[in-house]
Amino acid sequence: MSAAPVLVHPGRQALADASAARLVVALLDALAERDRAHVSMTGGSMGSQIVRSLAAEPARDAVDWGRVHVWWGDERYLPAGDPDRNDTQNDEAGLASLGLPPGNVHRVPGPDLTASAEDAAEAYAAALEEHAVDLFDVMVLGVGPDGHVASLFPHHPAAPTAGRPTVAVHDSPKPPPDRVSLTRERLERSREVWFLVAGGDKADAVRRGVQGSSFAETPAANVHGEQRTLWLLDADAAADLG
Ligand SMILES: O=C(O)[C@H](O)[C@@H](O)[C@H](O)[C@H](O)COP(=O)(O)O
Repeated sequence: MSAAPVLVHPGRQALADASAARLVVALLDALAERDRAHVSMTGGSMGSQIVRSLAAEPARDAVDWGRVHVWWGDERYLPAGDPDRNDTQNDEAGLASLGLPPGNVHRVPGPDLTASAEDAAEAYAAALEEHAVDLFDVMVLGVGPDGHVASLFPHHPAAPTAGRPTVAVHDSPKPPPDRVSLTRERLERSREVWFLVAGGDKADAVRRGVQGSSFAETPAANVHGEQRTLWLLDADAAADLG
């Protein structure tokens, strides 16, 4: 597999704005070929930053949002509307302003709707099945300073889970402790994987991700799109790439 392209942007805002514009074009291209497009969003600071930029992107109105389905690569196992949920943070960043039909926004159920994170993982897997999501068109992922993506953390017992699309994660090193994540194989069932990374605290994880590292050590180094994988960075996150 050829090395993933690395695109460095001058700063966090430029990264978010350019990535939002890139996402608009990716969705337009997907909808030109298929009746629906599926995008998986992420939590964390960049996950909300790209949504803010998307909401402000003039070209967003060219997208038929009624044919776009939004998912998340992971979710914190918290009640609907909890401020620490990824979908809540994305909502507050402007997701609701895009005009997505509520039925196109696929939220991982929390403890208010399920008995356990395991049940929530099963429900999310069932939703993927019900909507016949073979490939995500774009899988947007943040990367942690330790090299985690979604809620797949280095050396965590849940990270290598295989043979299923979702997994419950407990004792997460990044709070909150209980989460639901797409598994590595489900993350890779994507035409394109985009790593959206800003900040010098990520520079070492980005170096390992781009230059290679074991999955156990650096999950981000081992998640690839079927057609393309992009590292979308600000200058600080790219600082260790030489
Ligand atoms: O639930 C989460 O915490 C996120 O999905 C997580 O995978 C996030 O994307 C990374 O930790 C990067 O987060 P930052 O961009 O805030 O560093």
